[in-house]
Amino acid sequence: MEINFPFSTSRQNPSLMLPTPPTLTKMASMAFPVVQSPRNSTPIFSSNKEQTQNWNALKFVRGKKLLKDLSTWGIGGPCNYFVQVFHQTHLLSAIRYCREFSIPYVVIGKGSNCLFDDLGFDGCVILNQIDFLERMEPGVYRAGSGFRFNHLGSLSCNEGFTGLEFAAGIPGTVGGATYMNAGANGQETANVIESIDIVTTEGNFRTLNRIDLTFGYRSSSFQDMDNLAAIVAVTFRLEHSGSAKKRQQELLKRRRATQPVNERSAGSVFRNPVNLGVSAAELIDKAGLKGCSIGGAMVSNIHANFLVNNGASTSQDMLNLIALVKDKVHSKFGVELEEEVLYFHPYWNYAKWER
Ligand SMILES: NC(=O)C1=CN([C@@H]2O[C@H](COP(=O)(O)OP(=O)(O)OC[C@H]3O[C@@H](n4cnc5c(N)ncnc54)[C@H](OP(=O)(O)O)[C@@H]3O)[C@@H](O)[C@H]2O)C=CC1
Ligand SMILES: C=C(O[C@H]1[C@H](O)[C@@H](CO)O[C@H](OP(=O)(O)OP(=O)(O)OC[C@H]2O[C@@H](n3ccc(=O)[nH]c3=O)[C@H](O)[C@@H]2O)[C@@H]1NC(C)=O)C(=O)O
Repeated sequence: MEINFPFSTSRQNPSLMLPTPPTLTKMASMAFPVVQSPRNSTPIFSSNKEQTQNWNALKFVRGKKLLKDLSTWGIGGPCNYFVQVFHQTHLLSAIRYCREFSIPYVVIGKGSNCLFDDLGFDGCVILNQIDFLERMEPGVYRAGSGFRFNHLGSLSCNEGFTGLEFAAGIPGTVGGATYMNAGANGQETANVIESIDIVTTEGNFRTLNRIDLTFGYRSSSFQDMDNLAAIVAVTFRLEHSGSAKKRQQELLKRRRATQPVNERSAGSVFRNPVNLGVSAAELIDKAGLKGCSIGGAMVSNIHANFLVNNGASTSQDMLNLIALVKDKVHSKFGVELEEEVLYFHPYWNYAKWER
């Protein structure tokens, strides 16, 4: 299939665009690329041999960890630095290390909303494994941001509390779900949050009350917070309910029937258009794009807003398919779809991308 790129291709040779020494250390993911990642390029970092650097009880793996193993899409080359954190003090140390050595970094959970590039990532990927759970009082849970959101949803329903039924089947972490304000079936993460503990880029811990934060459809104050390093824990307050478990099982059944849960995806790729009364999936479906593929990337036959990796998709295949879907939907319906997933450019070190 011949594809026309709607975006410029100025960054053809990655070796010419290694970053200037970074001045900022928090690497923001971008809403979507205006560049094409170079074709047929080899990854930035050799992954032939493992090198590690130890720092304050943390082990940084150099050039070895493949991002495809850290994302549900299963796409992405090696990252320059990789470190796992199991406690908030580890997270703080990892951030201090990155700041000390001017290394751009990102904090990720289950990588269920991320598109990484085959070229890799010229920075540090901090994998959040802070997965404690505290029961503060009946129905009040304080979860580490690396705790599985799915698991929190099912255990709270099993214990007779309502509010997180929708979380069953969502493959992210508590931190990712809070940052994105994950939602489904009329429920949203923000509705049941009481407070959130964060660490700032200056290295301070802070507790923020829900009332002081703004959440919207797939958006949160955190997406615009300049000094957010990471969310470390979230406290949820849920109500008693005798029917939460039953409701959750129904939702899970519906999800399994309507979404390609056994394929490699990043959930919905596009946000639903606001105030149009039509979903992104419906537009893509009506544009006749189900089953349309580029390389190893395909529009799911089960749910049109899921673009699946058949096992051989490159990041460029996926970027091309995203561009194609946007283009076709725009020419047929005049609607500009907006990506929900986040793309990580291998080299860019910038503050914020306009969403
Ligand atoms: N409704 C559904 O069926 C589905 C929903 N999803 C959504 O995607 C979310 C992604 O979760 P997850 O896989 O864990 O996240 P990811 O690992 O995909 O990370 C996505 C982004 O979230 C931000 N983030 C993640 N963890 C933290 C944290 N502890 N503190 C601050 N920012 C954080 C980061 O932004 P930055 O780059 O700025 O650091 C990161 O780039 C899900 O919880 C859900 O909202 C995904 C699939 C299906
Ligand atoms: C998967 C995600 O979240 C999902 C969440 O799981 C589901 C369930 O509530 O509701 C949203 O999907 P959605 O808006 O596509 O909901 P669905 O109920 O599946 O479909 C909406 C409408 O589109 C139609 N539809 C759906 C799929 C399809 O291939 N074709 C089609 O026409 C359906 O018939 C329905 O009338 C969330 N997506 C967004 C972008 O808001 C995610 O965020 O990653």
